[in-house]
Amino acid sequence: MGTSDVNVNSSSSLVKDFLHKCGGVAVIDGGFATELERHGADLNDPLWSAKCLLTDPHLVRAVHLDYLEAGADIILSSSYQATIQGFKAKGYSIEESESLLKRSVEIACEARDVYYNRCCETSADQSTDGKVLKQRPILVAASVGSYGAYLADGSEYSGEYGDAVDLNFLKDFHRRRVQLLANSGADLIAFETVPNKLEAQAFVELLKEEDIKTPAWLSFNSKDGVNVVSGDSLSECAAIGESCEKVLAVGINCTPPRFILDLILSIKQVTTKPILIYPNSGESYDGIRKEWSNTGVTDEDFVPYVNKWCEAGASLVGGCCRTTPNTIRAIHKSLSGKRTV
Ligand code: MET
Ligand SMILES: [Zn+2]
Repeated sequence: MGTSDVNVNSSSSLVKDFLHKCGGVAVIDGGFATELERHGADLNDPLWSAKCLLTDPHLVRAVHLDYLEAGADIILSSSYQATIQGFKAKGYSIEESESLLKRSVEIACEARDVYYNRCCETSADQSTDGKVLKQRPILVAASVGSYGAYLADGSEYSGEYGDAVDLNFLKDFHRRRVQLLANSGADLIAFETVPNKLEAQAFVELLKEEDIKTPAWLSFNSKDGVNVVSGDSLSECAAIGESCEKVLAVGINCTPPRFILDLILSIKQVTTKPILIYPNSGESYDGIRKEWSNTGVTDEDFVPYVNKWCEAGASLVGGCCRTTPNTIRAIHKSLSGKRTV
């Protein structure tokens, strides 16, 4: 063990310890960008949710707070599609871009502070309008979306980046952002909607190369319930997470609920780390038209399956695009009997 491993070891049990304090299962927040949109934000922009960092940081904080009050134990920052390259394309300087990235985590931390104050101000016998106002451990995760998310052309749902994009390209693309977010005050880094094996490899190599002290999770998306969206093997992708001591949990997000059970069973074959799942509502996203089709069958009401997913091995559960604080409230409620605290 080198000296650089000391801090990692002290944070290597962060998620397991947290789960223990949460009574075995933790609730992740729900769709963030789509919730901003439900509040009227226009995110038809290459920056998507990160546009709100510029135009409406109060709404960003309010949505975080809504998720905490709905019972989320982990909230993800608004940095999913925030990149230095993306801000630069809008005319922001490197310094401005870097401070916007950090700001996304600060806003999430501010929401947590406001939440804790509200918990203190509310006595047990006060009516809380169905809000969960309970002093409890809460983690802030810095969201890192894929290169495809930055491209804003829907390729985070195909994982097809073309031959010119290799491992070094992806590492260099993400390097500075990951360094910054790791030092932003976040408790962990959430690599999410990872569409292929190459990018998973890039993330774990970056964690090592840059000696990142903040632990991470690695979350893939699937559109067939078998492989990740690029067609790469989910087992191989999850095994990449398993091989890295800085990755504390592995799982699936932004994937239709009907695929989740099989995906959990497949991940379980290759990891002993906690498994996280936060499905979308089951609607499909048209990356070119930049809209969700709410036609056809949706799985919006997936909450009844949450306990089954936990029985199958998931221990961190939430929602992704088009799920709302109501979804998270229902997940919180359905898990309350299951938790041991
Ligand atoms: C396309 S998946 C988006 C994930 C991000 N955490 C969000 O909810 O906005
Ligand atoms: Zn999503």
